[in-house]
Amino acid sequence: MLASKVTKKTLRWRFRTRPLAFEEQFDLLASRFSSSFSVARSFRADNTSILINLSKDTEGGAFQLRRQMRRDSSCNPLFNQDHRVVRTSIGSFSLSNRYYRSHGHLEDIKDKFLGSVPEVVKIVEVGPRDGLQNEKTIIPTEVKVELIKLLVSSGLPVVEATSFVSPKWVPQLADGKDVIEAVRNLTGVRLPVLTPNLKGFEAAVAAGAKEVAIFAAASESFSRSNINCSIGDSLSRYRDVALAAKRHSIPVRGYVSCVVGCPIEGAVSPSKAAHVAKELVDMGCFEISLGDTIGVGTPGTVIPMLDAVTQVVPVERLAVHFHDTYGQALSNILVSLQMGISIVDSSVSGLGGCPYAKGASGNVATEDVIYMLNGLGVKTNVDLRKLLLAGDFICKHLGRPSGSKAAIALSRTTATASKL
Ligand SMILES: CC(C)(COP(=O)([O-])OP(=O)([O-])OC[C@H]1O[C@@H](n2cnc3c(N)ncnc32)[C@H](O)[C@@H]1OP(=O)([O-])[O-])[C@@H](O)C(=O)NCCC(=O)NCCSC(=O)C[C@@](C)(O)CC(=O)[O-]
Repeated sequence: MLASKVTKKTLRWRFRTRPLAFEEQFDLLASRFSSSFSVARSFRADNTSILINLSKDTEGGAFQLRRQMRRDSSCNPLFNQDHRVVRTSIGSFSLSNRYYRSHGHLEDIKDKFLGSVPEVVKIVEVGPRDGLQNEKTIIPTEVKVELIKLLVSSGLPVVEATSFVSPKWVPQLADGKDVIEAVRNLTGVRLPVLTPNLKGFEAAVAAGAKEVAIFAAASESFSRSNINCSIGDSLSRYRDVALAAKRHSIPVRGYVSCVVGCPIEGAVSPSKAAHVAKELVDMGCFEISLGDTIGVGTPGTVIPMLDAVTQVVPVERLAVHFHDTYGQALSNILVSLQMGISIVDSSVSGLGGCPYAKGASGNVATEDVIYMLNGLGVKTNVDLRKLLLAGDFICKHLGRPSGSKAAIALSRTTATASKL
């Protein structure tokens, strides 16, 4: 016979429907469980869930308690029972995309408060390139390849795979050829690579790249420190790349770095960003990504910059690329969406930083962007659960915690969920 002991559990209930008042919710839960457990305490977790502490004099320990809880929960239609547990090295967590979708209520008032936020946003994942390029320790090619495969399997439509730049300048991505050869046959995804000149373009095409990206800057000083030439010279180099790409029917994406601020020059005027963006479009880039390379932008500087750029480049061809140095990236993304942008660059686990922009932190974390977009009811086709696995994989390899707040929070939820 098993010895009697008191088992305590914390249970997180997520509401299936719009939340009831906290007191009503607590009363409902207390009545639901009172026949089997003593309800020790409960408290509000957020406006979609409630935490409830239960204790029970058990003979079978936690397992029996868990089964009892599941039985009790299964007959309550108020709560979301679509409970999936994902186990990773940073813990396990339970989530369903359903939890993060907006309720009909938001749909009704979205236009009024959010302006023209698009229904669908394309995420351009830059983790394997922008995210890893700054890592000091060389990451094995097979780890990069596995990361790309995990990202692709999460449903991301574009994963920037690597660069064909000088290995003296960016040693971490010296294996670009091997990476592309290993992933070039992946289907259902575009895998652009960075090419700074014709040499890089030719090497990329020879390795099997089917899309390239060229990268100019809105700041002279940054252009010189990043690619060792003036903005004007870089644009004429890129014209050669764009012409060669046209001959090979290879789409070219264009970046403009330092669209609001430069690590050397400080503030950058919107007209400079607009000028370079227009040059890149005129030479044939199908899409222009506007980079706040050092993450200094706020909605106060991003709005005028976008206003200037959208006057010369159609908004549907613009992407935003925010680093999160000052924690402004999500706000900047939200205002960009409100201004009609529907393409967002981000990096799994917030990896990254430009080796030629000292002090800049990583890109906005893809998990955080997806979490926000799910909350807004904006479609991305990205499965957050699978994305978390990709983030977990690379963080484990790098031996440090995720830079994504959503990923960390979801792994903590796990700590609670795993007690169930
Ligand atoms: C542009 C260069 C090459 C000029 O570098 P350079 O030294 O002026 O070029 P060079 O033509 O004198 O060549 C020097 C050496 O590099 C070689 N080389 C030349 N080109 C290539 C190539 N494509 N692939 C491989 N090797 C190359 C070339 O063959 C030569 O080799 P050596 O004769 O000394 O043995 C160099 O400055 C460079 O590679 N810069 C890349 C810097 C970089 O990748 N920065 C990070 C990406 S940008 C970024 O992160 C911002 C972004 C896009 O994310 C958006 C944002 O956040 O704002």
